[in-house]
Amino acid sequence: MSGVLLWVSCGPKENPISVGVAGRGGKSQRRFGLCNGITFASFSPAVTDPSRSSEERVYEVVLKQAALVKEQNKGTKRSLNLNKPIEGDFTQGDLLSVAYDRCGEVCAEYAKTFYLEAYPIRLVVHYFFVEIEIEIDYTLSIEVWCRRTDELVDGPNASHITPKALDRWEKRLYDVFEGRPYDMYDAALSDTVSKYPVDIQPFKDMIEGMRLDLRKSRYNNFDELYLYCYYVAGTVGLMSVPVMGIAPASKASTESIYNAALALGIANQLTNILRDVGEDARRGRVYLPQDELAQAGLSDDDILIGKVTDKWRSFMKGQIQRARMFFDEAEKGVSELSSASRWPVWASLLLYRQILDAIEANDYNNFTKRAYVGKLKKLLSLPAAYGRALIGPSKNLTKMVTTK
Ligand SMILES: CC(C)=CCC/C(C)=C/CC/C(C)=C/CC/C(C)=C/COP(=O)(O)OP(=O)(O)O
Repeated sequence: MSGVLLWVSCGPKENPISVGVAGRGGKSQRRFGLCNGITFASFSPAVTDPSRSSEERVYEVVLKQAALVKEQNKGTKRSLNLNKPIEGDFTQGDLLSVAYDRCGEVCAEYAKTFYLEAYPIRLVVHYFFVEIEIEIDYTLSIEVWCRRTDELVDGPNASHITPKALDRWEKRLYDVFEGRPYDMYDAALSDTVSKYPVDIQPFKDMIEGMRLDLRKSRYNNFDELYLYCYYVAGTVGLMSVPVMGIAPASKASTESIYNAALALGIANQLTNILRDVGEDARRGRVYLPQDELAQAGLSDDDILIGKVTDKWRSFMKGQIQRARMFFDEAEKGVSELSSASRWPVWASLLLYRQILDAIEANDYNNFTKRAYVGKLKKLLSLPAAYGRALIGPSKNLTKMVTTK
């Protein structure tokens, strides 16, 4: 066996849910055993297995990104060559500083859960705890690219978006990675990806998620849903960590930290899905695993009717438990991040996780009630997040399953 598995799979005893996996060693076979209602999986290498699960396929991206980070740590750096001029009268230094400022403005425009809490905290951290001068926040260029990508299928022009437009967006992405930005925001991203060991794959995969959203409105099982969640949110975790950085004192393997980042993206997206069930159904979309709905005696019609029944409550309990397991997995990696990144990440994790509590507090009515975390709770989470952020990398490696 090449690696004990990370975690995975859960569900209330009466409605166990197989969540899936992430293991080491790429092609692998899974063995499941049930223990107290929680399924644990372990891996063993397989010769060739064409029908690999989504988790196994996604884990290959994790390994690829981790390998790139290790390579860059050895000193192989890319350099930015803005070989296509951008409109305006700027030197390259000015241009980048203006570009990052604009990225900050765009993120402020979108400001909801993540920006609102994370960005001011980052500023506070920079001002009072790390440095007096505000550093450029390089993750902003990534966030803006993700927002723009999402806007293609979710924004005001979404009805005109075709797979061809996404192909053009992908071509542009290659240009950005090769130092040929089309505009300011691209220039900031070109700069970021030239400075940090960010792999293009998660970006391509996010575009793939948008393609999927155009053609698919139902998910047969959790394996399909997991892949979607990776595409649209897990990718963000993989894009961010190379920029946020890992604490120099961390003894955890790079792979395990990227895995935790992936888990946070998945947890956030699952939470989003559970919060927006009614809203999505009214747009003709059901992002819940159809086989699990059927097992619970539920169908799309029940969701459209939108009546909270005991069947629905029990089904939702299982879904919430699974999302929490992904948050648990993510938590193991936060302390391994660089000190300046830990607070915002803890803050967003604790805040987003509370949306699950809010769904419970709404008696699982996610058809007509939007679960949200009130301002006071949000405020109280900040010192809690700060307290956790003070704890740096664990000396005890048993907490992280994989080792360097
Ligand atoms: C845990 C470790 C090691 C690192 C952290 C790595 C990161 C930053 C992971 C987070 C990934 C992330 C932010 C994914 C996006 C998920 C998501 C569902 C975003 C939805 O954003 P909005 O649409 O603005 O949400 P609201 O509608 O709730 O405001």
